[in-house]
Amino acid sequence: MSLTVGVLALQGSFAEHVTSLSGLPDPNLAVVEVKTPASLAKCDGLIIPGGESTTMALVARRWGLIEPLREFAGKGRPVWGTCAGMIFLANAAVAGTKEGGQELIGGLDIGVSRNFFGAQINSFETRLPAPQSLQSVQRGVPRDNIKETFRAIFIRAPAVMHVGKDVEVLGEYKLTDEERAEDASRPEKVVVAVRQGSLLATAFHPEVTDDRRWHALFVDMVSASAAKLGKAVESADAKQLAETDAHLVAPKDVSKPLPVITTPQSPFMR
Ligand SMILES: NC(=O)CC[C@H](N)C(=O)O
Repeated sequence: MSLTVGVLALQGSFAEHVTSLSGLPDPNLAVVEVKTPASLAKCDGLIIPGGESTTMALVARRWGLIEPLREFAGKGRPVWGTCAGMIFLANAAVAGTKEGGQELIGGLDIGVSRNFFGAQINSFETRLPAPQSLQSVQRGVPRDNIKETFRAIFIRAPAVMHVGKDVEVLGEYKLTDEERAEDASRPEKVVVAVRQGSLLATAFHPEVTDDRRWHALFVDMVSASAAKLGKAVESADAKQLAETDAHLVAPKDVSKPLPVITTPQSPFMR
């Protein structure tokens, strides 16, 4: 069965996800950039990339995508949020929220601390134990030679501070003594990857590594849900519509300019 996986292409590291998905050895997978409700409706699953969650929410509101995104996830179509995408999917941002709050899609029963791991300069890389579901992923995906762990790259990353009872924890990060010494109230460990039914979220960025297992795991979730819910549309139709999307520019609304971003520039803040 052909599948269409969309990548929300409003802001952030969407191009890297498109490249990762396109690298999966699956001839029946169509990958599309999503900027409008019309092209979202053609997708069987969606990735919300990393970037800056408050900006992403503002742009999504401007494109009329907030409600369609909630409906899409609410129907049980799989959604995977990485980093800012994880924040966007959370039911609550419990720390580090913008003054006046920020709009979330919600649905995932977690509370996140938005910038738990600090600023851009505190970005880091580590290896974490691979959950069983990642180790058993098939699809002949490229990965590095260590199966039991995976490369986890944290860029201005959030952490999950609370998980609801239906949330499966897929990854945890144990804080170093040094990290804990900075602030005595810091926990020994935090959750950095979760799954709740058709929703997947990771605080790190698999799309900037060449290990494709997280993408393969997500495509497996999309495949299972399309078998249950039916396919959204023929992949060729979705691809055609998304090609139109890819060339759209954000609607102008001079009365509400986008905020100036004051955090340091990075490839994830285009
Ligand atoms: N790399 C990222 O996606 C960073 C997310 C950022 N902490 C936010 O609030 O959106």
